[in-house]
Amino acid sequence: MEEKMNYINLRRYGLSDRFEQEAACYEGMFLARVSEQNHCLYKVISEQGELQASVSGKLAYNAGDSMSFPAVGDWVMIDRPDGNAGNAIIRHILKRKSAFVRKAAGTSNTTQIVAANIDVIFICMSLNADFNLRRLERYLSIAWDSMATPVIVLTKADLCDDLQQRLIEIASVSIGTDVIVCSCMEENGYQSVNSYISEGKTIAFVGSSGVGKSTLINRLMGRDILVTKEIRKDDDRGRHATTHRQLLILPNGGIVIDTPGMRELHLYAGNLPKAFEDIEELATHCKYKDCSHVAEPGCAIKRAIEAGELSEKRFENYMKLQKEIEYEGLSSRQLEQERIRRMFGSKGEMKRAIRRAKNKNNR
Ligand SMILES: Nc1nc2c(ncn2[C@@H]2O[C@H](COP(=O)(O)OP(=O)(O)OP(=O)(O)O)[C@@H](O)[C@H]2O)c(=O)[nH]1
Ligand SMILES: [Zn+2]
Repeated sequence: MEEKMNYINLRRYGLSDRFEQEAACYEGMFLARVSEQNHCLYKVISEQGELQASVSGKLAYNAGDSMSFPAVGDWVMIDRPDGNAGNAIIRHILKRKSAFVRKAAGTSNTTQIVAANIDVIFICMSLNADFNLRRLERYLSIAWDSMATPVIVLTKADLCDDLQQRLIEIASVSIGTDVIVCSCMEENGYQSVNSYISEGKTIAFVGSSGVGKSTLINRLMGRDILVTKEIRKDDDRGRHATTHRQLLILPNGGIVIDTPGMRELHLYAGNLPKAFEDIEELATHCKYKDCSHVAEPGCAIKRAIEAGELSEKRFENYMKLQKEIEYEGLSSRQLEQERIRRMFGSKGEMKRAIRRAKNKNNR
């Protein structure tokens, strides 16, 4: 069979100067982006097209934990298979600019990367049944921890008759995050989402089941590529037999990562200081540095709650999430340092980041 060379421009898959420069350090290897993962079998997109791939023995051997394995969205250095036989071999993972982490299945306290190098994360919440500020706080803390930029997407606007009230409620928990409203019932109901997506930007959607993520992605794609709820109900399997792609290119040039792991994203190591900036700020005004905000005199948080400036529910959720994170051991120093190690290129940057974290802990 004649070999067809379809040269793929990796910029379309989100390649930026930063990754290209890092890739140049690995002579003789090829750059590729992970587009699919099924246990230890991967698919990667290289300039030569999509290839099956597996990790090298050395990478697996040196991997201290599952964070050291590639995930969908990762940029990796590969050796290509000889001729048409065999898999490509993934030898290195390039430094991630963002990563979603979760506790691995089972009882062990290990973590795993769900997806990497996402620029914008759309946190989807419906304006009817799914509306829940505490859940939104949870997702925001995960998003801030990942280093991707969160945008709140309120879906099913057509089913809400008190949008203004909802927006006021959202504003109280979404400091520093844009909020957009959409509906699949309107012709241009997703225009607002599109304006956050541009060529080469990698995006993902998280949110509870049924809030309309698939509907949204189908609209952005301009065709029904994902199976939505009512189609599933019909059990019309034949029509949608194609397997679900974990990495999609949108007509406007954006790249969607939609892995099972992202769909199941709940609570991993969240970034509470960022998601609850207002509370952390208040706490600096407590009389005692180690105030537990329970019964101490001069507690600025208690004062704010009494004055109606801070919602008691929000504060309770903050305390609850903090406990969960401590309990799961996910915000342990070990994980934090691992995260820093992966996120920051140079040693100097890493040292500065660790110093900042230390100062914060000693405050
Ligand atoms: N009224 C209304 N219904 C919507 C809207 N968007 C989605 N739906 C409906 O909500 C249901 C669930 O939508 P999906 O897109 O399958 O939800 P999902 O978030 O992808 O769900 P999972 O695949 O389980 O994660 C479907 O019946 C959609 O038709 C909307 O803007 N308005
Ligand atoms: Zn206090």
